[in-house]
Amino acid sequence: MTRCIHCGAAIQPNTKFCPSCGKAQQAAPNQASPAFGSGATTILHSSMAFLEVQETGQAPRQIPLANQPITFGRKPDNDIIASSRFVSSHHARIEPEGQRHVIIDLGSTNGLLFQSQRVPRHSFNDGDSVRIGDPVTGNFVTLTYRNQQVATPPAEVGHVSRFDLSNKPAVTIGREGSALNLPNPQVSRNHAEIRAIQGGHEVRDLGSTNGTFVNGNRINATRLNRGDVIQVGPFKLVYDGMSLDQFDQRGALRIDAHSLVRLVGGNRVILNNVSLVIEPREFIALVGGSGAGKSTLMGALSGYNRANKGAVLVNGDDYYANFDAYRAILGYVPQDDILHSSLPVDVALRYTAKLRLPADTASSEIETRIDRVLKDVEMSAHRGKQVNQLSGGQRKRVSISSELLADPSLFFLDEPTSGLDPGLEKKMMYTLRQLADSGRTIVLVTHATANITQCDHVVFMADGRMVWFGPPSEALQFFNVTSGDFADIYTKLEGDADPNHPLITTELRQEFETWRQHNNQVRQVPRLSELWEIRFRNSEAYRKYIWERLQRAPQVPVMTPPQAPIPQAAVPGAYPNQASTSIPTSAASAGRPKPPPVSAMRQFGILTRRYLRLIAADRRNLAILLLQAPIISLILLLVAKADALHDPRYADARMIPFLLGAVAVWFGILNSAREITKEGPIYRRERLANLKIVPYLASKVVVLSGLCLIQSVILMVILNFKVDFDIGVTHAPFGVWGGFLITTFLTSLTGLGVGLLISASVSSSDKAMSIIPFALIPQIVFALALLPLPSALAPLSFFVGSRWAMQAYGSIGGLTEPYDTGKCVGPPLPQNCEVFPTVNYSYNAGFIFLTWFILIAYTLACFALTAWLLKRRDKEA
Ligand SMILES: Nc1ncnc2c1ncn2[C@@H]1O[C@H](COP(=O)(O)OP(=O)(O)OP(=O)(O)O)[C@@H](O)[C@H]1O
Repeated sequence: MTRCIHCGAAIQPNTKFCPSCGKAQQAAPNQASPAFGSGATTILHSSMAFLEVQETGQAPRQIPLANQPITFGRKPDNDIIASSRFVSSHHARIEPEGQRHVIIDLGSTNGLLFQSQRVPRHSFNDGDSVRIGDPVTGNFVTLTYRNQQVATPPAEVGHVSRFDLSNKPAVTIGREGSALNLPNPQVSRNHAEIRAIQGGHEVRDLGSTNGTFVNGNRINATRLNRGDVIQVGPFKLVYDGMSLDQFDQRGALRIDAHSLVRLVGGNRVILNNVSLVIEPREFIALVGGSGAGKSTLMGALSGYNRANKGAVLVNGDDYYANFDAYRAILGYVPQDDILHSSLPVDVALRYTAKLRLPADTASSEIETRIDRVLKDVEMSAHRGKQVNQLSGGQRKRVSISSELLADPSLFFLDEPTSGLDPGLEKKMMYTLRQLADSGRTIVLVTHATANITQCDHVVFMADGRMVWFGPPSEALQFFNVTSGDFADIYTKLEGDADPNHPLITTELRQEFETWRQHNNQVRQVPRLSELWEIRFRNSEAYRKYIWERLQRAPQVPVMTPPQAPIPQAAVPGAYPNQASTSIPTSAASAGRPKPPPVSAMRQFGILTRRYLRLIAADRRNLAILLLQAPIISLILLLVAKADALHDPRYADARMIPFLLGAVAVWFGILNSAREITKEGPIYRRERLANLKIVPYLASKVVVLSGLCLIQSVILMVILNFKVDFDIGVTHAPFGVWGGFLITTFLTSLTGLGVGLLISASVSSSDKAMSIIPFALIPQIVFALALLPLPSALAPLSFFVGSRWAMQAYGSIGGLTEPYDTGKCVGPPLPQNCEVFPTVNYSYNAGFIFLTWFILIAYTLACFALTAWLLKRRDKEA
C-alpha cells in the first residue's frame, strides 16, 4: 500500500495528490517556469485555460492550466506558489472537470471567496474570480480563470422565473406573503396588484413607498399591454398577455455611458465626450489630479449631477429618464459622514432605515437589516457606540452601512478613503471589493492609488477627459510607468504639452504630431491630457475595454430606451474632438433630479422624533439651551425695578419690554442659526434620496418652537418674582403678564425664523455664528424703543422682530410712546416732543392682536424664505 508522504493516508500508487490532505506526492522540481512565478513546476499545456494570479504589490502572473490537478499554496511543493502570508501552506487544488476546471479548498484558514461567499469548491466559468482575503490587513489574492471554451453564453441576465397569470382574478406583488414575492427591502409588503380585466390585465399600485413603474412611468393603475415592463424595486416583470417574466437586477446592473459632456458657465467643458461601460459587480475607481473631473463624471454616472449631452443607460434603460424607477436601488456615499455624530450607531441607522425603507417595514425587519449591514462592513461590535466615538475609518464604514440598508445594486462613493491612514485605506478597499463581489456595481472617486489594484478597472481623468479605462495593472504599462507607483501617472498628465516638454520629445511625440495635423490653425499648445487621450483612443485597451464592451447589448428587457438617438462613442483610433459648446441644455435631463413622492406626514413624524433625540443626546448643548433662560432672567432681575411698569411715561417702563424683546429674539436666533448647516451633508444626502423640504423644516420649527416656549415661560416666571405686572391695565387680552408672555414667545419665533434663514444660507456653522451679530444688532438699533431713527430710515424697523415686539409690549402695558428729546417744543416732556417715527402704541385688544398677527406673519415669511433657499440649493453642484 502506498501512503501519503504528508499525512500518511492510504492512496493509490502513482497518485499525484493525496485525496485526504490534497498535498502533492512528490516534491516540486526546482526549475521555475517564468509563467508560474518562483518555484512553480512544469505544467502540460493541454487547453486554452489559464489562471491569472494577482497578489497585492506584485505584477499579475498567468498560469496555464493543464489536464492534471495542481495545487496552490504558500509552501514550495505547490505548483502555484503564493507569497502572501494569509494563503495557507496548501490552500487549494485546481483540477480539470470536463472542459473547465474546478478549484477545491484544502481546508485552508482563509478559504476561497466566490462572489464574497466562502465556498468549499467552485466550478469555473470564463472570467470568474475566486479570492483569498485577509480581513486583518485588507489584502487579497485574486485567481481569475480564463477559458474561452467555457465562456458562458450571454444569458438573459437575472432571469428568475415566469409567473402564470391565467385563471387568477388578482395577484398581489409584495415583499413577503404575496402571491408574487419579490424579496427586497425596497419593495413594500403589499406593493402592487395585477387584476384580470376584460380582455387582459391591469396593474395597480397599493400605496407603495417606492412606487410601481410601467415602462418608466410611476403609475397608480394602468392597463397592461403585451411587452410592457413593470419595475418594482430592483425587479422587472415583463407582461406577455398571460404571464409575467421576472428578472432580478440585483447583481446584474450594467451602466453604459455614451459620449457624456458637461458644460458649465455657458461654454466651459468640464466633461469631454466620455464613454464607458461598467459591467455588473465591477469595482471601478475614478482617479486623477485635483479638478480632473472625477466628481463630475461620477455625478453624471450616478444621475445626481447630470451631463448636458450624451446618454447613460442602466441595463439598456435611459437612466436619466427613468431615474425614479432606479433611485431606490442607488447608493451614494458623499465625502462627509452622513449620520448624526451624537447618536449611537444603531439608533442613527434605525432613523435612516425608517426614512428610506417602505413604511410597512416592521421593526424586526429593520433590526435584521441593521445587523446585516453592520456585519457587511465589519462594524457589528460597534453598534452601540456613539458615532463621534468612532475613528475616521469606522465612521466611513458606518456611512456606507447606512447606504447599504436599502440594499443598493449601484453604489457610488466619493473619496471613501480620504483622511484614512494607509492601513485603514487598504481595509476600506477590501470591504468595497467584497461588496462588489457580493452583487453590487461600485464606482468610487479616490485619490488613494496605493490600493487600486483591488479594482477591476480604473478610469484616469485629466482636464475632463478620460485618458485611460482598463485594469489597473495595464494602466502602468500604458503610461510607461515602471516604478509600479500609480501616483507617477498623475505627473505625466498635468500641464501643457510644450514642444520642449520631455514627454513631447519622447513618449508623446507621435500624438503631438497627430494633434498638430488636426489643429494646424491653432496657435496655443495642447494640454498633455489631450495627447494621452489621443493615445488612449488609438490603444488596444480602448478597443477592448470601451468599444467592444459598448457593442455588447445588455441582456435584460428594456423599460424605456432613450428617446433621442444615442451619440456613438468614438471608434477606436478616431481623433478625439472637443465637445461642442453649443449644446442645448435639456431641462428634462440636465442638472439634478427631482425628489420622489413620499408621505410628508410620515417623514415629519420620523424627522421630529429624530431631532428630539438629537437634542436630548447632545447633553452639553441641551444644558446650555435650558440654562440660558434662567441665567439671563436672573441678570435682568438685577437691573429691573419692581415698579418699573407702574409709571408708563418713563424710559424705565420701556426698558423691561425692550430687554425682553431683545432677549427673546436672541434666544430664537441662537437656538436655530446652526441647526440646518451643521447637518448639511446629511441633509444633502437625504434630500437626494427622498427628503421633502416642508416636513424637514417643520420638524425643526416644531421642536425649536417648543424650546422657545420653555425659554419664554422661564423668562417671564423669573421676572414675575420681582417685577410687578399687576398695573391695573384692563384692555390687554390675557392680562399684562399673559400678554407679555405671548409677545415674548412670538418674538422668539421671529428670531427662530431669522436663525433658520441664516442656517439655510451659509455653508458652515462657523459662518452662521459669524453672521449672527449682523442679525442681532439691528434688533437693538431698529427696535425704536430707546433710540430714534431718522424718518426716512424708520421703515427699516419693519424688518426686525423686536420693533413689533415693542409695539405689542407698549400697547399691552399702556406705555407712553418713546419720544425724541431732541425734537421738543418746550421742556422735554412726552406731550412736548415728537414720538419716534412710525411708532404707535394703541391701547386696545384689536391692535394687540394685529401686532401679534404681524409677528406670526413675519415668522412665516422667514420660514417660507428658508424653504425657498433650501430648494434653490438643490440646483447647486
Ligand atoms: N458647477 C460647476 N461650475 C463651474 N465649474 C465647475 C462646476 N463643477 C465642477 N467645476 C469645475 O470642473 C472641474 C472638475 O471638477 P471636479 O469636481 O469634477 O474635479 P475632481 O477631479 O473631482 O477634483 P477634486 O479631486 O479636487 O475633488 C474643476 O475645475 C471644477 O472647478
